[in-house]
Amino acid sequence: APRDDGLYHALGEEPGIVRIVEGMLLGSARDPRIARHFRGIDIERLREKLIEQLCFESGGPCVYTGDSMEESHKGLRLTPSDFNALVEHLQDAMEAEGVPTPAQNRLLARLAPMRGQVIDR
Ligand code: HEM
Repeated sequence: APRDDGLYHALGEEPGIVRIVEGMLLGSARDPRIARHFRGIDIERLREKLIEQLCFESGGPCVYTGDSMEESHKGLRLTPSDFNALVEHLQDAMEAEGVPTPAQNRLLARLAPMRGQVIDR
């Protein structure tokens, strides 16, 4: 499990993470560059799995129960630009929650290793 360095707390714990995930999903669904990916999917499941994942990766008391990153992005043919667009929405959502920049960067650094598992699948 990721170490507990206070990142979960800096994100606002469970309530903060819920709002960050919802902000990221809303921003993505409104973004003409990537909105198509989010139509016709089980958005409630995605919301729930993302909350679990961010909670776990930030050192919080959660277990991620979703599919692997390779499995869940198979067939989506995501590009580096798609990836960057999603990251922008995550950053905007953290900014809106008042998450300090160093904490924002720590979360992004923990997700960065997944880039190769979601792109070009
Ligand atoms: C580090 C980057 C990313 C992370 C951590 C991530 C995380 C996740 C998680 C946890 C799930 C749910 C897995 C499950 O249902 O069990 C998922 C599914 C999904 N992701 Fe990502 N994702 C990333 C990048 C992206 C990007 C760049 C896009 C599109 C622009 C995207 C679009 C989707 C879609 C559409 C689904 C739902 C697929 C389906 O239900 O058929 N993801 N992602």
